[in-house]
Amino acid sequence: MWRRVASVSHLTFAQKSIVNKDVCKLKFWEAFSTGIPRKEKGTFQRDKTPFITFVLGGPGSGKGTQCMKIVENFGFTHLSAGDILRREIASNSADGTMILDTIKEGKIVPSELTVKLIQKEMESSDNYKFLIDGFPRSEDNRIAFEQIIGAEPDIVLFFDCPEDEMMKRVLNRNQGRVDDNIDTIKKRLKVFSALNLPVVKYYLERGKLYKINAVGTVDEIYKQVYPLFAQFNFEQQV
Ligand SMILES: Nc1ncnc2c1ncn2[C@@H]1O[C@H](COP(=O)(O)OP(=O)(O)OP(=O)(O)O)[C@@H](O)[C@H]1O
Ligand SMILES: Nc1ccn([C@@H]2O[C@H](COP(=O)(O)O)[C@@H](O)[C@H]2O)c(=O)n1
Ligand SMILES: [Mg+2]
Repeated sequence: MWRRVASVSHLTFAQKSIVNKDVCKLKFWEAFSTGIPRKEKGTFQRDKTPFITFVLGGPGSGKGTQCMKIVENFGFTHLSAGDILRREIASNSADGTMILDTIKEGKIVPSELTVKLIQKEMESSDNYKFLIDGFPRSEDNRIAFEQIIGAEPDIVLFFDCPEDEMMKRVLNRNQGRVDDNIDTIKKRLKVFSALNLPVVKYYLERGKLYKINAVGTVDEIYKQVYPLFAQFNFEQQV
């Protein structure tokens, strides 16, 4: 049965104090660059500090589905760590086989690899608003992101969903994923409980976490999500 980590059970909305977060106008990549080659001016207007949202939740909790709606309304770039890793497998890269075997086992790919793939996507984007979906999956992921990219998330969403509902959704997903089978889902749920929940607790304690009840229709769930982004007055998408 999916276990709620005790300190997670009373998860509450993050302090309103982050609502008026002053996003400093630092040239983000200059401030945090680890010698990453900067794109020439004009190919990407990095005059805005990236706004980073981590999207957490178990397998089938609805992260990707909700991210698509946030993209529609607020113009974020959706970076699904799982999709990025699946693209790496499809590219027949040197790491592809290892990644495939790891995903089949429901385990976590070495953090440095995942973070560098995410970094490449961020670097090649002309956006400053990022939804990083299914990341961080572990403390190791979180630390690697901070060390390699030198940034922390502005807000963290946590889609809280009971195990039986997640199981049902994943088994009905029919996207041909190698990890959408009963054996792998059980392993992924164990990994979620053991490794992902400590990350949820970490951001809760730092007042960055928004817990969303992920049971109900897609729209009912999105009704909880929309105001979390509307509060920042991002330019609304027409
Ligand atoms: N509120 C909902 N009610 C019922 N089904 C849903 C809901 N939200 C998403 N689904 C469906 O559940 C499945 C899993 O959703 P989604 O892929 O968004 O989850 P996820 O958290 O990204 O999962 P994973 O971590 O495995 O990628 C999809 O088939 C999706 O259409
Ligand atoms: N940070 C991450 C994210 C994902 N993985 C691996 O990919 C699988 C699928 O992820 P989804 O978010 O698409 O469900 C996941 O079960 C992991 O095996 C990872 O290693 N690190
Ligand atoms: Mg997903």
